Amino acid sequence: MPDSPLGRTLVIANPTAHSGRGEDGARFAQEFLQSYASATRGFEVVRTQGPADATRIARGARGFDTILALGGDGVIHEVVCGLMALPREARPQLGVIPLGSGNDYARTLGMARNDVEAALAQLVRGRACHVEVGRVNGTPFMQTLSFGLDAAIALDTTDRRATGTSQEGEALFVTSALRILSNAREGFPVRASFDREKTQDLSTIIFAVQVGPSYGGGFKICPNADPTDGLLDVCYNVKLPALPRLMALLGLARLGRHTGSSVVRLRRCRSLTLDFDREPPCQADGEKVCGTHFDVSVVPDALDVIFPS
Ligand SMILES: Nc1ncnc2c1ncn2[C@@H]1O[C@H](COP(=O)(O)OP(=O)(O)OP(=O)(O)O)[C@@H](O)[C@H]1O
Repeated sequence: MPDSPLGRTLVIANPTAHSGRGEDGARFAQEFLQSYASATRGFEVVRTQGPADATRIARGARGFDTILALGGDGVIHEVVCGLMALPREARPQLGVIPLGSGNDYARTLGMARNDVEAALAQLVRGRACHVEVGRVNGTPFMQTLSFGLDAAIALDTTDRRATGTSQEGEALFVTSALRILSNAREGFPVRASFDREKTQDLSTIIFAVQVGPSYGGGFKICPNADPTDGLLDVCYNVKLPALPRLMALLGLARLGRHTGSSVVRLRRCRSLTLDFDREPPCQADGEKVCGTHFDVSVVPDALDVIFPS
């Protein structure tokens, strides 16, 4: 793309993202790219019609140089799933125009959040880096996969958003966390094997596998996770703390200060196998995942993603 920063560009926009603000965002992106003709070598803006549409559109995006995903982490996840269905050499580079309530992938990349104009300016001047993508039982995730109470919290925030709560981001996460944690009685027994090492018996209340540092709208569960290092960062509990300690840990995790606690362990891995006694709550980028057996792995250098320069 020597003559334009983004080349032939497809914007995949979720008009319903961020309580309907996605539509205004899509219009703004259209006007911005029209006015800034040298930013692209021609562009299209396509609006999604419903769940999974972004995956279908991205899978058909061979021949574009750049895909810009406009919306929250849900639509970015769907675009990543579509791109990962293409051969590596046919995958357009990915840029994100974050418009959502959590925006954890935007936090990882350092993109402006809920400010379409600022994000577009960053994308035009940005630089693409190779980033990894995680896979769970074959399904890609670009930011987070978790099991147990933290997954239950994430899924509760999704349900509450769908039923019209006015809360967003951290406030939404904390309210769900209080609700789920105060009803928590026990962990989820699991046999875990990292990188084919000896199996460990754990009882998980927290088990997060991260490409980038945060989940839940900014909780830095793996504060040093680097999406370009070809490794997954994992945070899990090795003890079952009483409720007050659990609440304190959650507070510390907002700032990534839980890492010194004797209750948790952090490590990096390339692969991970988990076998649960009973089906745990599980989410990948906020989407529910079902099952008791999970094969998790990293695909290093899976995508070229634009970072602000
Ligand atoms: N046109 C549409 N109508 C209804 N739902 C859609 C449409 N397009 C996409 N979706 C679904 O909306 C879900 C949520 O979208 P998205 O993540 O973009 O916004 P959000 O929920 O506001 O943000 P966040 O995930 O940060 O809270 C996606 O998982 C997708 O399946």
